[in-house]
Amino acid sequence: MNNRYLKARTLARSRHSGQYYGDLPYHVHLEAVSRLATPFGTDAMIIAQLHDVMEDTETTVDELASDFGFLVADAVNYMTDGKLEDRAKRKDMINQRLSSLDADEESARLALIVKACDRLANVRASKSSSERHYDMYKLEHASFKEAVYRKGLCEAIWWELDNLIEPMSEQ
Ligand SMILES: Nc1nc2c(ncn2[C@@H]2O[C@H](COP(=O)(O)OP(=O)(O)O)[C@@H](OP(=O)(O)OP(=O)(O)O)[C@H]2O)c(=O)[nH]1
Repeated sequence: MNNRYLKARTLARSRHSGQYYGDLPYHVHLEAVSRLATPFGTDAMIIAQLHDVMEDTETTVDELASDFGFLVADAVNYMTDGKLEDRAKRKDMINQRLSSLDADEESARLALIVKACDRLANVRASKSSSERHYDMYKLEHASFKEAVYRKGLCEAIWWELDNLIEPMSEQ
């Protein structure tokens, strides 16, 4: 495996240690996002491992820039929620930022891809084990898609996401 990727995974595991995704260690979620990001290349996988490290730990954008370069640091920064308590307000804020990103900029393109991978990992997990989260993602889907979807960026991820959120009605 690529050295930069291993370094990102090691850093993410150490910074998120003691944090949980439900009953599971947090890195289980990071691995799930990183697996979904694999077809998009090593930088996408690195960003997947680090996508919550600024939001949920003391890690700073400067530290990421010095360890992994500006491409990775900027992408993780774009994906990082603000500190607002209220989820709806927090999501409004980040959706505004994500909708303003120009996918011709490489760090923005990768942030939009990994954000979709993150949501798919969350929806997959919630569909089988957390009705509360699944209902929340269903409610958020239209605004999330409006902010994050860009034609041709990662259609297979969006195809599965749309199908999990809006299952075809029984024939
Ligand atoms: N145990 C469990 N945990 C889940 C599941 N789906 C999502 N999560 C995690 O729970 C977070 C949402 O936690 P909540 O307490 O419901 O809402 P909050 O955002 O107000 O904290 C998700 O963050 P997020 O803001 O939606 O995404 P992210 O961008 O932070 O990853 C994700 O990390 C699931 O099926 N099972």
